[in-house]
Amino acid sequence: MAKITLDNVTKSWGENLVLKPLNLTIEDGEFVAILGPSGCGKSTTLFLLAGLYAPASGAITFDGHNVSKVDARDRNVGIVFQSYALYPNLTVRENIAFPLRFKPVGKAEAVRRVEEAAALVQISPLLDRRPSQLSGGQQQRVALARALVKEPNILLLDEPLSNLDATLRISMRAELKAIQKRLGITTLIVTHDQIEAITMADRIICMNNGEIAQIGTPDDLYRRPSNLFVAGFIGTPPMNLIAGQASGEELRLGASLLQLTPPWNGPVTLGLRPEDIALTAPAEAMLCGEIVSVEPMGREVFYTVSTPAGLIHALEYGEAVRHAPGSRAGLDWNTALSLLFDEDGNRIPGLHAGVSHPASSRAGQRLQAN
Ligand SMILES: Nc1ncnc2c1ncn2[C@@H]1O[C@H](COP(=O)(O)OP(=O)(O)OP(=O)(O)O)[C@@H](O)[C@H]1O
Repeated sequence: MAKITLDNVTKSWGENLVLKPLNLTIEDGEFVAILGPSGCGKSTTLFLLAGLYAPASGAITFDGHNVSKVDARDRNVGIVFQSYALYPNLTVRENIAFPLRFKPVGKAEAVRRVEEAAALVQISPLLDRRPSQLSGGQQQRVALARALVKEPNILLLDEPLSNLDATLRISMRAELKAIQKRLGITTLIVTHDQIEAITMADRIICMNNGEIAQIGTPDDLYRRPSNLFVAGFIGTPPMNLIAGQASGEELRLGASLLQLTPPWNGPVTLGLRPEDIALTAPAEAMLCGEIVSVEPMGREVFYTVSTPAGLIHALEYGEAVRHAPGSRAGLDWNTALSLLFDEDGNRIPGLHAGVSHPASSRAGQRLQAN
């Protein structure tokens, strides 16, 4: 098992700098997801760790040893590709055993390791089949067993679940996580599926445009996004992001005023998660609007409300549709759950906006609502 560091690692294709200097540390035994939109550099980062690409500059270390120039075969890294890349003419047993050809492993030891890896991913009865005789999920397990048979220090997974159907993906998520914890192997998974990242990983590296937008626990990224990119990228349905102007203790959103604590000045963006917004009676609320769409989604109802500050989405748990399209509703939230971002898009820690009390503050006056 290994601790990984990247120290100012970059990667270019010709003139195109696709990875800006990356700095990060992954602890021994951690399960880390690299999450981000298409083309942001996730696979490139993984392939640099695997040794399939060489960095343009910077250093990659495994347990303190600089491996930047070490050949992929000598890094003791197991990798599972999105395509599985199994050899069609070899049996499952031969596919799993394949990486051992390059290792000084005796025949009896090779047999033991193949059977152990197959048992771990629950494909022991399939060892004599060929890949074409397996389902997608079974092929994925073979690819995982093949990556594990080397007893690698690091496991790299490049969108390993993306070819599976939704039900199988959910069960494989849990299984992969359990295998990772059982082996205690330092693991990186590349995914553009945030549910996958949030459910499996100890920490998430959220990338954007060749840079790290934020590294943190799933809860950090969800509740304390560092910037507008992460705030907008994490969460389905996405966070409401509403442009406003802060002036002392007041936050002006369109034609409405909210109370800001502590005071702040300048352009800001208010971030509110749809599930943190409660729909209330208009008279009691600071922000009001007209409900323009109501979408029952099974366990919750998704409302879109047209307000003076723009369209705002609210998610109410429970099956009951409590508001009709065309009706007016107030929007309320727990002030502590509101987030504010400065004009550079960075979150301002400790700054919140919410409903104030008309009796105690001028900012509490509802300027425009009904
Ligand atoms: N062989 C290559 N030659 C030139 N450019 C490349 C090459 N491989 C990747 N790139 C570019 O590097 C950038 C990062 O690509 P990368 O595959 O790492 O993105 P990604 O985040 O994994 O995307 P996806 O989710 O679509 O797989 C992209 O702009 C891509 O076009």
